Amino acid sequence: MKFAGVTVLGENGPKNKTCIYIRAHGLVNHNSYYSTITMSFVPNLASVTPNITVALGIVSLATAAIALLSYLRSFSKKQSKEVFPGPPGIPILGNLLQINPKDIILQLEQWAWEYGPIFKINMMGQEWLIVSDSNVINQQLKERPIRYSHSMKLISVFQELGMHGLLTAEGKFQNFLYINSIHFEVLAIAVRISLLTTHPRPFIHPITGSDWKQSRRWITPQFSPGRVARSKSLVIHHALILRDRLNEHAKKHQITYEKWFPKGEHVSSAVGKKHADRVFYNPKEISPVWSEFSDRTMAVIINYAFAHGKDDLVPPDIVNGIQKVLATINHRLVTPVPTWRFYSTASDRDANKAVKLLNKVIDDIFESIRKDKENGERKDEGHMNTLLESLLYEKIGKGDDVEDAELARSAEKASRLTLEQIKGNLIQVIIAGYDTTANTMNNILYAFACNPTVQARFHSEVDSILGDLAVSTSTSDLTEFFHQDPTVQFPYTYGVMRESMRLYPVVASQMFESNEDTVLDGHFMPKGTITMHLYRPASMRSCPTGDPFEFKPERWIECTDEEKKIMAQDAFGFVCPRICPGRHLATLQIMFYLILSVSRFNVQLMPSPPSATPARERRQFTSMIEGVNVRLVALSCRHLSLSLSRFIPVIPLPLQIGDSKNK
Ligand code: HEM
Repeated sequence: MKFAGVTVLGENGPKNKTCIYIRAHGLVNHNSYYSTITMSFVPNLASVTPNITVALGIVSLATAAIALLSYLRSFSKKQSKEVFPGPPGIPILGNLLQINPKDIILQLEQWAWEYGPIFKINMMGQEWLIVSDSNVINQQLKERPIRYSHSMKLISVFQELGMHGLLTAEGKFQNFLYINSIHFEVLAIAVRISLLTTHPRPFIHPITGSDWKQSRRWITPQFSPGRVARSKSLVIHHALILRDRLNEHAKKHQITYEKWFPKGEHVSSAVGKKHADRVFYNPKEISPVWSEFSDRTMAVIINYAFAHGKDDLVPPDIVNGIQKVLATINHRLVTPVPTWRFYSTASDRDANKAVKLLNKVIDDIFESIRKDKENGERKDEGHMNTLLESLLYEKIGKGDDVEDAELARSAEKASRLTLEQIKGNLIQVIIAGYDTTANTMNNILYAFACNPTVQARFHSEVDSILGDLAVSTSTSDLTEFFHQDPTVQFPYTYGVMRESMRLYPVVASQMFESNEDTVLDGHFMPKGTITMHLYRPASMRSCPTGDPFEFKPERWIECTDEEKKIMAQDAFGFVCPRICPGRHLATLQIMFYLILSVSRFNVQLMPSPPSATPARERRQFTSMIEGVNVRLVALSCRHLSLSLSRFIPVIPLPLQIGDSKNK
């Protein structure tokens, strides 16, 4: 790589070159200065290293000069940020060493209670504003994607894996944002070091535009309540498989429990020991259940997205592949140095392969749908169109409910998505919808284990409404029964779901950058300011129903409509243009998994000694309570028919993707 020169170009760089925009604020008069380093690339890297060193030196000096200038001019504007309190840090590194990336949310929440709804932290010279004030959060979220956009890290991690869709769309796709080069990193570090000022981001963020709007207009109608309701039998089918799997875990948990705490005659007496051992606890022997939830949610979403009716074209290892992609995203989001740009590890290569495979599968299914259409092949009555089919061919809103029609009007205004855009969106929908739903289920199990009275009330609601159907294994009988919205039919169970999302939100925080100078809570915020939202303390501060720290599902039944609106606003992304489009599908899955699967078990915590690692919330792409060691006890005696149901196998539909037994 060779630097052709260093030029100051302003906002628009030459089209045929890769550009990095560097921006320094003129904080007094709102002016900004942009310098652009224009680089041309040649293949032989070894022969040009001296040029790079010289260029880096020049760049560092130039940026240091710009930084110094803007720093001197920024004094009066800095005053606005000074008004916010924050934890004291150390010179240069600020608060960096006080934060463990995996525990960042818990640490920031502690500070939020201590320093108030808006406080600041210093991350190596960058000031971040941490916000847990619902009004301010609402204001910022509503002003997206024009005034605020997702953090560059989130966007670049997805783009580098070749996945671009609704979640990361902010404007027209910016090629210059991503430069996969070791020299870029060295350059970034050099610039960062020379910019040891208060400037938040030396590298420019995307320009907002129509990219997100177009995807949003097409994707949102595909997840309207009317369309999601058509996937009822798909979700019920997987809820029954989940019940079966949890039953296997319950058996294992019983064996482990009996091994750890044997009755009298099983005690072993080691030679030379005065007393026989009576407890054989070993934390490695616990059989965790999270993967069962992730398998089911993955299966449902893949089917919903593209696989339903075309499962012969989906290789079994696709689930494994997607899980690897998600693990890679998680890893990259919390890794401060992007090592994958220097060399690829085996997991980096696996993730790339998995994205390629996903693209190929979608291509194959697209081809098959196209042929079906050409041959005029008719679908069975009641066939559920996948997201792929609908995005390619369907006229949205026909025969559906009012909300569908509303959304259809909006989609009609936008031009159809290209196949490339569809593929990006399908992959992102899977990534966005899979562990969010699975982690929520995991957190509910933890809440049940910690709150036996809540669990008892949940069991009683399910039993009293479902009766003998509670143990039915018939997808069609159950689909027929659930003709109503289950959140209305089972209000306490719905309260359990909402309460767990309020106390243990899986999207507990988000980070944004401002795209323009703005005013936040009466204080001037220059373009490029980083803001981090903390949703849990925000919702707790504004909780209108009392006892905000307690797990009380009944608050969702006893509250007024207005109170419910306030309490529900944060879980799926507030009432903002980017509110989660998959919320109805997520809710349907969680409700059916609880009613048809989890209700068949008593959830307890496995006994453990005081030295055991306590369950703790951890954040990667999404948050989850880790180390939840539950013991499932099958409730086999509540209904006469239950004993029968244990001998009736779940009759599998042809949709077995994600079935861990088939992996
Ligand atoms: C319990 C489950 C879920 C939770 C808690 C959740 C939460 C959220 C939140 C808070 C956002 C807003 C992010 C933002 O403000 O930028 C979001 C966005 C999104 N969610 Fe979900 N989600 C869940 C399930 C799903 C499912 C099942 C799907 C799809 C099948 C999905 C697809 C998406 C997509 C595509 C976006 C991006 C929307 C946009 O940027 O316009 N989510 N989700």
